[in-house]
Amino acid sequence: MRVIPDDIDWNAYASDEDDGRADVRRASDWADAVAQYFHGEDEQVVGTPTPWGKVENRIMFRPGEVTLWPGINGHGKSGAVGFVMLNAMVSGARACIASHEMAPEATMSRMCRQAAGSNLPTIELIERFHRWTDDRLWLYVHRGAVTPQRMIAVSRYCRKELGVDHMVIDSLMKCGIAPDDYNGQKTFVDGLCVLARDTGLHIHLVHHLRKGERETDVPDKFGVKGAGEITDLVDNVLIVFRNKRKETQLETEADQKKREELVLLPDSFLICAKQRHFTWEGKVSLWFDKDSQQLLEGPSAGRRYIDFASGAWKQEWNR
Ligand SMILES: Nc1ncnc2c1ncn2[C@@H]1O[C@H](COP(=O)(O)OP(=O)(O)OP(=O)(O)O)[C@@H](O)[C@H]1O
Repeated sequence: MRVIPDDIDWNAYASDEDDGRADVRRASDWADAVAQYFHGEDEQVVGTPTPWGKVENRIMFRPGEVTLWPGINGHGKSGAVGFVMLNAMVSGARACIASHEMAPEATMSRMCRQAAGSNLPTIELIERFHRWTDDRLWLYVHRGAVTPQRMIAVSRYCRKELGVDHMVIDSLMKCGIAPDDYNGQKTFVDGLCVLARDTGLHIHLVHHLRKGERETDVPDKFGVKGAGEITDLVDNVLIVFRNKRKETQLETEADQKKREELVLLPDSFLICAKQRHFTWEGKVSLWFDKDSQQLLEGPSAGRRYIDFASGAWKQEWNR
């Protein structure tokens, strides 16, 4: 893992110095892309997959897009995005995480647990994990208030200078825009979409979701806080929803048979509420493994760990 130095001349990256001439091109330049659009089914598969095989290519993190990750406080947004980033690195991508809500050591500790598949990685494993993340993962650690312009500049720098494929901004409300400044939110998200589209970077934007009347009410994209345009502008919306009803029922249920049934219910759902360039929308059921902080694709899927020698996930029982 590398930390991005904060003494870079960010003004140089705040706006694109290009005068726009390069953006005016002959319409025929798109002939190949149009042929792909009509005849190239495989083209849909482009992008980084999720960590869950059962999702197949129904959700992919395609270059040039922005994914919004809304969720109620404490529902596991940061943990889910961190796990998705680990998997992206396993798939050969580079990532940068700008977390304004968590200390860098907390971010890395959770990712280390997820990578090790255990609640207490050994010192040796911690070292190997951090070495493995070199040239794969960067953290943007900024002390004090960050501005929307700075976040755009950092994202552009990451793409241009470090070849980063996935930029995580955690979260929108920590980017120096007031909760009621809808115009500011719209301008910022629009800026992120333009940057992603122009550079091929995929931006993951973590955001908050209004709690319904009850925390157990399944949310939808209309609960996204702030400007309505945020959802309109981004390409994908993936809501992270924790099954609090299951947790409460497990706390009070004494009947052993019923408890066994309850355990089989999902702990979390990833609700795909929008995909601009792919038709699938729906709910992915996930099971939370507390020790490893991994979200698993089935109640008996078993944890995995990253084998740093091969850089691939391995199933725990092979260990
Ligand atoms: N089913 C579950 N899914 C995800 N996290 C869970 C689950 N059950 C318990 N947790 C715990 O919930 C905590 C919150 O996780 P996380 O920080 O990812 O949430 P968040 O939505 O990003 O929170 P915040 O809104 O406060 O930033 C973690 O400590 C995690 O271990």
